[in-house]
Amino acid sequence: MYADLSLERFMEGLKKRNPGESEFHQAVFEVAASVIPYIQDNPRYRDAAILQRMTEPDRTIVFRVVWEDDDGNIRVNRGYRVQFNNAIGPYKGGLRFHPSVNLSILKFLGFEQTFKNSLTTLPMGAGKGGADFNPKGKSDREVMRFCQSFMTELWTHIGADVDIPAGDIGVGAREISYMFGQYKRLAKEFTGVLTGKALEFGGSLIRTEATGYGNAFFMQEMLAHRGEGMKDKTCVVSGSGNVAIYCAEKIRQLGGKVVTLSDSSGFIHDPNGIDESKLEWVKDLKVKRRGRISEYAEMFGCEFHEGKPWGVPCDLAFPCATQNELCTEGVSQLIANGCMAVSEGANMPTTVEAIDMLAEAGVMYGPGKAANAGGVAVSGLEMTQNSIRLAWTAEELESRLEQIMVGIHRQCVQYGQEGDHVNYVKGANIAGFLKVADAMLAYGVI
Ligand SMILES: NC(=O)C1=CN([C@@H]2O[C@H](COP(=O)(O)OP(=O)(O)OC[C@H]3O[C@@H](n4cnc5c(N)ncnc54)[C@H](O)[C@@H]3O)[C@@H](O)[C@H]2O)C=CC1
Ligand SMILES: O=C(O)CCC(=O)C(=O)O
Repeated sequence: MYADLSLERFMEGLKKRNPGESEFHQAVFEVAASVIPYIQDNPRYRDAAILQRMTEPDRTIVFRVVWEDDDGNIRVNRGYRVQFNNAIGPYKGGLRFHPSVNLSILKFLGFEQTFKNSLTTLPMGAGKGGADFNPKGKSDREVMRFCQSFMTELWTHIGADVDIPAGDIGVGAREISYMFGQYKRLAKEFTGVLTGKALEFGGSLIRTEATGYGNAFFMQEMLAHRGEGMKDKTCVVSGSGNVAIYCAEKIRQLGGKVVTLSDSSGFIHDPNGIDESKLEWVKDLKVKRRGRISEYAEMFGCEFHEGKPWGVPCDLAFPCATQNELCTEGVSQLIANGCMAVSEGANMPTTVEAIDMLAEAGVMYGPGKAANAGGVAVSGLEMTQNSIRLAWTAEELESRLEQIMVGIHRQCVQYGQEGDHVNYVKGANIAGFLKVADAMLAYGVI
């Protein structure tokens, strides 16, 4: 039935079934372009319609979230959980609170998570969720009321062996704590149902740092594969949230110099480098005071510009803010300035056309599903610690994280080697696909 599986026909069908979901189309296209040729060579996946099944979420839960703001107004938001695929473990993936959240964005994120979680080699399926709620400018009590209302609806759909949400954009330690407290109250149980918890109630050391650290480790592996290192490299990082901050921290520890950070209003350029004490100041600014990155320029006397940081000359680039933040214009600037490699801390930050340009120019490119998998990997280790009721040390966890990132790089090389260079997109997609696809084949037609 699927003998004529071609990329064009496959995408045509997908778009027809999921009209208007441009981010989801983009994420699937990027995977299908490398996986379909592999499936053609291995018809057992084609005949079992594995890719068709993998692009349809197991289920999607959509619900109303009502809460009261500090002025007594009744507010209504929309909450979601997309349980994408549990072939190799319980659904696992973050929650995003941002006004742009919709089904297309959550389906793209859930789909990417399927491959990412598989690459970690840990037993985790894939899910993603969130709400079109904007925590920016809200008081702690408003955020608490929102989180409690959100969890009141979500809690029956999740569980430590069913679906384990975590953080993403707009969901950090504060939000996870409010949601965990409400789950515990409703379910009358204390289990590892969320990851990213505080250390006092089942959280893991290194989880806060994991995505950013892992991204720097992945870049280090790409560089080492070419006989290069991070030392003295000038690095452009976008974002100034959880991923960006800890990516910058690890780059610095590995000997690189970070010269930018950004947020939705613009970027700071600090040619002297963002050292440890400046980074501690940024953590306080973003996590405690919840201020804007432009304040950095006032504090440390450097430049603030509107727009994106890709025009700042660099050796290495780390997009760590959000989807489609690195387009053809930004990539042209990176190439013109001699950038050697891009490693994605964010999910799908680079557009399809921009990825093609990087490949043509011979710039190494680590896609998010490989390069930012360190966060969910340490979430997996948090689940393990919750199950065995023990807590590992920071050294043990960071060493495990680094080994997982080395292993992901190795899988990319194994499936992505093309002549004398590595196609990391192809490598990550095929390696991530195989484990899930083989599990689905083993289960028969379900
Ligand atoms: N937190 C985690 O463990 C993981 C996060 N990611 C991805 O990393 C990226 C960043 O997430 P976090 O740092 O956790 O979130 P966060 O909420 O801590 O920070 C988000 C950052 O992105 C910036 N941003 C958001 N929307 C923007 C826009 N439209 N234009 C420019 N900047 C924008 C914000 O100003 C902020 O600096 C996202 O793509 C997320 O999906 C990926 C893997 C794991
Ligand atoms: O830690 C997790 O479960 C989720 C991390 C995440 O949302 C991601 O990898 O994009």
